[in-house]
Amino acid sequence: MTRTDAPALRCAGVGHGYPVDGRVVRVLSGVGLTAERAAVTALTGPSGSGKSTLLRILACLERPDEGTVEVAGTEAARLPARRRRALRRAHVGYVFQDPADNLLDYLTAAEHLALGARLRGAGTDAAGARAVLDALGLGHRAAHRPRQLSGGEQQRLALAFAAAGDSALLVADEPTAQLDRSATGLVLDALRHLAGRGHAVVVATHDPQVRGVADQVIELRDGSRTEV
Ligand SMILES: Nc1ncnc2c1ncn2[C@@H]1O[C@H](COP(=O)(O)OP(=O)(O)OP(=O)(O)O)[C@@H](O)[C@H]1O
Repeated sequence: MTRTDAPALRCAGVGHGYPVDGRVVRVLSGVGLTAERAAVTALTGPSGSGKSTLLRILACLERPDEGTVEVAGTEAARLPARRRRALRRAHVGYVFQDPADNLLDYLTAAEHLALGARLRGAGTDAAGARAVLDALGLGHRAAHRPRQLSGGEQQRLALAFAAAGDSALLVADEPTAQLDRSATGLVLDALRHLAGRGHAVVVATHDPQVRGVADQVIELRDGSRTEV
């Protein structure tokens, strides 16, 4: 059962490995964290430390070999694939690094938000969607399709799409990696705005600018948490 008083995300003892040349290479070990609604969590660490693997597990895109992952109060790691997918659709929005991977060519910005809400089973709230686009500096882009937007605008729309329908958890994997400093600043404003609306925002990043807006910084080294 999904509990609304539970943290948006809590994981404990998460371990994971990948098969390589007939043996399993362990890439995560004993990772635990909590991400509350209305807070930004930055996940940092050197290349290969396991950030993307952990994000996919937290977003219920991948099942961990060990440990628990609780999303909005529901244990996800051992759910059958179909129920895990339903949990993800109801509560999790995911933003990839490459703007081109996050949006649908044939939908306008406003249509993305309507689709996002529908996929989550929420009612269409055109005024609310409009307010989010305005707050993210995309009000004048409501009728535009992704190819008419800059990379930074696409990432802000991707965040709004991922948040549509009031997802508990917004997960973004290096969302500013392909952006310049000023576009990055606007994406960070968007992350803070969405956290302010009550989403738990979890971002993997190498970017010190992103760390600067985080309420909590979690560092991975060789697949385990280190103190920062
Ligand atoms: N599907 C896979 N099969 C085998 N090994 C994998 C797979 N996905 C990731 N790995 C390995 O797991 C380790 C962690 O990778 P991951 O992408 O999670 O790290 P990361 O911290 O996100 O790195 P980066 O900052 O470079 O994106 C790496 O050694 C990577 O090569």
